[in-house]
Amino acid sequence: MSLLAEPQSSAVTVRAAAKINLHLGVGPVRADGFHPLQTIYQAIGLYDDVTVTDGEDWSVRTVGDSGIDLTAVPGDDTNIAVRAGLALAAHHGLAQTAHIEIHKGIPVAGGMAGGSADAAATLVALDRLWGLETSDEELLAIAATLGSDVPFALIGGTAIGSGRGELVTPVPDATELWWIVVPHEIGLPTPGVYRHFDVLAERGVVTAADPVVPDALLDALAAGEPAAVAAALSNDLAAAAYDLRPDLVELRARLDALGADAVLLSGSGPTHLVMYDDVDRARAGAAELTDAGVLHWLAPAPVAGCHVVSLL
Ligand SMILES: C[C@](O)(CO)[C@H](O)COP(=O)(O)OP(=O)(O)OC[C@H]1O[C@@H](n2ccc(N)nc2=O)[C@H](O)[C@@H]1O
Ligand SMILES: Nc1ncnc2c1ncn2[C@@H]1O[C@H](COP(=O)(O)OP(=O)(O)OP(=O)(O)O)[C@@H](O)[C@H]1O
Repeated sequence: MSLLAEPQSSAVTVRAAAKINLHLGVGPVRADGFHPLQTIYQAIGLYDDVTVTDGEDWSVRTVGDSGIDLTAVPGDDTNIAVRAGLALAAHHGLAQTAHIEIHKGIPVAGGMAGGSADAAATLVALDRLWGLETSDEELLAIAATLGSDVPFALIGGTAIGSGRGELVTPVPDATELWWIVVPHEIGLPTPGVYRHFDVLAERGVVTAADPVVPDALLDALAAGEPAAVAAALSNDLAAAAYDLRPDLVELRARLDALGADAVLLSGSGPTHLVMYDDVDRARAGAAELTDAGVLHWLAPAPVAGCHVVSLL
């Protein structure tokens, strides 16, 4: 039976952060087409805001910060935010629909889980709009059906991701890091990067061994030792992304020349991340990029997961 819930508010806005992978260990492709992961997620201070209001039907509209290319973001029911709304309604047997407004500050198809952030924010916002009080366990389970990165977008902070990335366990993180986020105007679709990882593994160019939890990185995070964090960063998808997009190697070399604590490719790319443990040095690095005309944002980490920022 389909029911209608009594709206508890007229508009709810939830903020969700971008994610980076401090470690991305990828194993051999599974029978279901996904890859087993051991990853360390960290939420960083670039945000999408999702506002939900009552609507006669499902609808979505997206606007973006300057520098965010919205061309690839669907304006129909294939938008992952609408899929999240449908999944929450179905979970509760509700016939409810809503209008979703997305304000994007997270680059699209940048390996920073922007779509996943929107899905997670929509779950939390609609739960509040409709007064459902869905448990955290249920929200995490619904999130996992929407995408491998969506559960982490709910919890934020710093966490181990295992399975295909959907099983999340928060870990202690005493670091206060600054990341310069350098997007690229041409996105890199995630499935293609995983497929190319398989090709390189078959050719013996990369090793697809069963991924392991990186103890050195976890110890460095817990102890708040940025130099040890920098030394332990790794991304098994980087070789595949750079092989697909040799132009990114050139950009990487320019970023290496900044002399930061570390440079890392974000997830499946093409976004790069430049790490600093000090905000003044980070600002100086960012100023160099401004002078060179390279688009970038500066973001602190770790930051919180989805949270309500406005309730009307
Ligand atoms: C690259 C990462 O962002 C790192 O956190 C994620 O692994 C990608 O997560 P995501 O975009 O939420 O991915 P999903 O929407 O679940 O899957 C998209 C596609 O990526 C590939 N995929 C994703 C996750 C995974 N562990 N193995 C995969 O092979 C599959 O081809 C899948 O069809
Ligand atoms: N709300 C949304 N925001 C952005 N992209 C969306 C959204 N809904 C669907 N999409 C589709 O998903 C694709 C991937 O978008 P997204 O910005 O999440 O990539 P990503 O950051 O590389 O993801 P990940 O890091 O999780 O692999 C887009 O190219 C777009 O076609």
